[in-house]
Amino acid sequence: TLPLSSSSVPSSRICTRPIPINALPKMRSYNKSENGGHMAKWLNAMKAQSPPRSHPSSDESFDLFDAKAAEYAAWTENHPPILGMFEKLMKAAKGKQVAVFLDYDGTLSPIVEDPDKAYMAPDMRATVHDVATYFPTAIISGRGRQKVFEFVQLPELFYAGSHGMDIMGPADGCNGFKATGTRSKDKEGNDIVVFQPASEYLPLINKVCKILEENTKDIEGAKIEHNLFCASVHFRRVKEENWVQLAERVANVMKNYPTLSLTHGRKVLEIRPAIKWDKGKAVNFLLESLGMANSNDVLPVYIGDDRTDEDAFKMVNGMKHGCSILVSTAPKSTSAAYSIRDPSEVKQFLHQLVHWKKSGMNRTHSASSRNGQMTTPTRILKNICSPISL
Ligand SMILES: O=P(O)(O)OC[C@H]1O[C@H](O[C@H]2O[C@H](CO)[C@@H](O)[C@H](O)[C@H]2O)[C@H](O)[C@@H](O)[C@@H]1O
Repeated sequence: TLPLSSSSVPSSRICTRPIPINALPKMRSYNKSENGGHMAKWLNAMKAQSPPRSHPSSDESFDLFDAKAAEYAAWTENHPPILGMFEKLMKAAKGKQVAVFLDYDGTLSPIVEDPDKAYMAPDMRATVHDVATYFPTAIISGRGRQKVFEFVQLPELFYAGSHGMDIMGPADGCNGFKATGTRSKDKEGNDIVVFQPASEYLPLINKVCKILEENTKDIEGAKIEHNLFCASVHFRRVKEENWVQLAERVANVMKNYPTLSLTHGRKVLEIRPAIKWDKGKAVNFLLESLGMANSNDVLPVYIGDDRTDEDAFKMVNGMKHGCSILVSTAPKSTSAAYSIRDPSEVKQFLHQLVHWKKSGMNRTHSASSRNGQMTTPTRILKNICSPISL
């Protein structure tokens, strides 16, 4: 990771008032006896991933607010806010090719109740478009790739849907990095290349989605989302008293499918092929495909908010230069080196990145650039599996 220190935590974020012990956030904790070891672990972890927002309206809740702020400030000692460290980051990035990897939900769009309505704001879209004008840029999401594309609507990006199991790049490249290989066409008729390491799992995921829908249809608020090579079971709109019931139904189905595995995210259980492939591997694959994996002159930036982003944080941390950033307003256990609070701060960070590149401050004598954009040889995005139709 970058040689950055944590000395620049903004003092405005540091709370000095004492914390009343009983003001610390309380969340219902599920225990082993009520629902078995695994399930208790999932449910507690899902809750911790998406803690309730605080709305201070009385003295007590102001204390709670302060307690949370203090906890957060202490946490940022180990995961400094990247916005306060931008200059140091840019110093480290000078003369290097920055590649930008972005998660979607909770990073580029705020978390909302209905997953089908997690729209991207137009100004965020414009910002990501600017980023892709200056840096190779990819969106890495747990969602189906086509769904993410419908939200983002920027054909110039690389997309990795289904937790990285469905990678797509524009055939004519992104920011001078050309992606060639076996081609396909997206719904708009654009030429693309696709890499799908879990394509053989599609019939199984189709089947499991149908069974889950059938088995959970009586649980109010439960939603099964088909994410092509993965599936999500949403808990967000299910009453908490029904969480155990929903988790049990999922566990009952899953025990018949040992080739699938289960992970948890923000009020969601995610079902995916039990193969050694994750968002970290997808980032590595993209960097390799673009000829950027082993270079000392590459600096990947990865921003994400969820458990599945941890694999990508680790991957980026393992590179010579790398910048892993967790989006969170609450302290979380993470491998990310840095923190950022929410999508609006993500937008601010991306703006700063674009401004830095546009202003030419990134240049060293050896970096070749034309109109602020790196000129690079054509790179090859290897295509191993045959694409399925989009
Ligand atoms: O990798 P990501 O792009 O972060 O995808 C992870 C999951 O994101 C979506 O669910 C989350 O966002 C929803 C909309 O804000 C929210 O309602 C839900 O509670 C969150 O878990 C997506 O719907 C899932 O399929 C993804 O697995």
